[in-house]
Amino acid sequence: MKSIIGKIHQILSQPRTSQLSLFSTLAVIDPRASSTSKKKSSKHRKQRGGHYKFVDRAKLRVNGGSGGKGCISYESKLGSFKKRPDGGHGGRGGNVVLVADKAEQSLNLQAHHFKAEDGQNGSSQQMHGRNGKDKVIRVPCGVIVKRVLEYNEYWDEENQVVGVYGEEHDEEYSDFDIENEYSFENVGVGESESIINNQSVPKDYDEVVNQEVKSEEDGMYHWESDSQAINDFDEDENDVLISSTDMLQDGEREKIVVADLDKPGSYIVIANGGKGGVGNCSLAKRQHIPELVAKSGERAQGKPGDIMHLELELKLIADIGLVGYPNAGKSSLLAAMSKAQPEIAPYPFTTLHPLVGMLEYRDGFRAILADVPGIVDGASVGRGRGFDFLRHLERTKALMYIVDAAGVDGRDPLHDLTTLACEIQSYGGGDMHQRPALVVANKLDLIPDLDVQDEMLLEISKVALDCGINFDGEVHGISAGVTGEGLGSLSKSIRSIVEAGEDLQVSKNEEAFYNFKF
Ligand SMILES: Nc1nc2c(ncn2[C@@H]2O[C@H](COP(=O)(O)OP(=O)(O)OP(=O)(O)O)[C@@H](O)[C@H]2O)c(=O)[nH]1
Ligand SMILES: [Mg+2]
Repeated sequence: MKSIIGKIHQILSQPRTSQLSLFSTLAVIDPRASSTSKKKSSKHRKQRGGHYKFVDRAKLRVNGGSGGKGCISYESKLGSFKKRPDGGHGGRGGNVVLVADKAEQSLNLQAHHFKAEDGQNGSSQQMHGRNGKDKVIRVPCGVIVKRVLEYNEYWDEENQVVGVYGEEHDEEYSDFDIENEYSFENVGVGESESIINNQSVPKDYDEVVNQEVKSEEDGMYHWESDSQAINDFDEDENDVLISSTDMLQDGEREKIVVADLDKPGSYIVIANGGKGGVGNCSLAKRQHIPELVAKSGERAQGKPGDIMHLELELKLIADIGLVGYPNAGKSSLLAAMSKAQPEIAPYPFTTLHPLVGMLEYRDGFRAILADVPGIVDGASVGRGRGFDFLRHLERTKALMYIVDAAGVDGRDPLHDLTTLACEIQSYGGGDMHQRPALVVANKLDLIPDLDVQDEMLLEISKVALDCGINFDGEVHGISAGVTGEGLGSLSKSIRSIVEAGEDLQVSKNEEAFYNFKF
């Protein structure tokens, strides 16, 4: 497990963050949230009813299943002078697996403790116990998985492994040759390598990848925030393996990013099941070696599965993130271009939770827009819940800066654009300010004079270039909420920018694939 964690860490470029102290919630409107399976459709029937709980962070504890006991037994053939050992091995405990499922939209998981099935005990006549079933936890795409280290654990930066203070890694079973066909190959580095690399997906999880996603009737769902959805750890009294002193207190423990489940079907075996105990049938030809016979009782014990605390953080994945001051018309634009129906009102901060809407083109091409609540001065240092909102722009391929060109309520579009660009630049979410962008001037219907309109667009373009916004120099003048002017040309630009982003992504992935080696 240690080496697995290390290798996962090596290939993930996500920065380590420790800003997960509060649980925030958000709402999403996402027409992708449908599935054809019977199981899902009943869930979605309920969702059509309206408001749904949506959570973008969760804490959980995962526990791999324990290995079954190996059996110590001897043949009882009548007349046999020397009884041969025939105890079967215990089955391996199931693993806990996190899978990104595009039909899932929220992190309000059903539980906060997940345990895989234990392996069955071995029995006489060389009957090996059955392996425990894996526990599969389905999460939305875009979930970052962080492991919260226990007090006695540390992150070994050099070797990229999680170590335990005062504990040497002992080579279990190394002095114990297991005969027969039994092996522990289901647990270990081999399988996890393929998981980390996302190059091969076991059959069990294929259904997630192949799930067909169709647009729902009205093209959207709406969840409501739910602060109750997060519970503390260790509420389950049966969990004896974690003592109360192990209760997680935010900010006190180190967290390491172990996976970024950003694509449908990507998964990680987060907690391995314990190895099954060794039955004494493995001594069949070696029962004359007293040390091995003496050890067989000890070896027959199944090993406990991995236990760990995790924090999951969902970051929206959209093609284009809308960046604008409150009241600029972001939600009006989303409503005009997609089937989403966000709230629109003439007061600031109408939108308090990020929303996602899909633009569908005639040939089936789709682009996903994320309407993030209004950004204000100081958002990049957390003002006005700035971190919460900006975080959802991190995963977008491109940004769309949108300003109120008419300056309703005394706003100045040039000042607004400058501030927005500065906030995006100052935010520590990677290369956001270098991302391809579109610049949009809304509410042109309030500027009847065409010359004044042109002049304003020119000014905005100059300011945008001065601010280092990565766009082609063209400012899209639109009227999202009234006449719909300019939306046709804007949708074409959205498509080209998304397509260009996809090409870039493909070439990056290929590069990563070829460079990747363990
Ligand atoms: N005249 C005119 N008004 C518009 C236009 N677009 C939006 N509005 C109005 O501007 C106000 C704010 O629109 P919203 O779409 O709610 O703005 P927002 O950027 O989502 O605002 P927040 O959610 O508060 O961040 C509403 O009263 C809209 O009707 C437009 O093209 N022309
Ligand atoms: Mg809004």
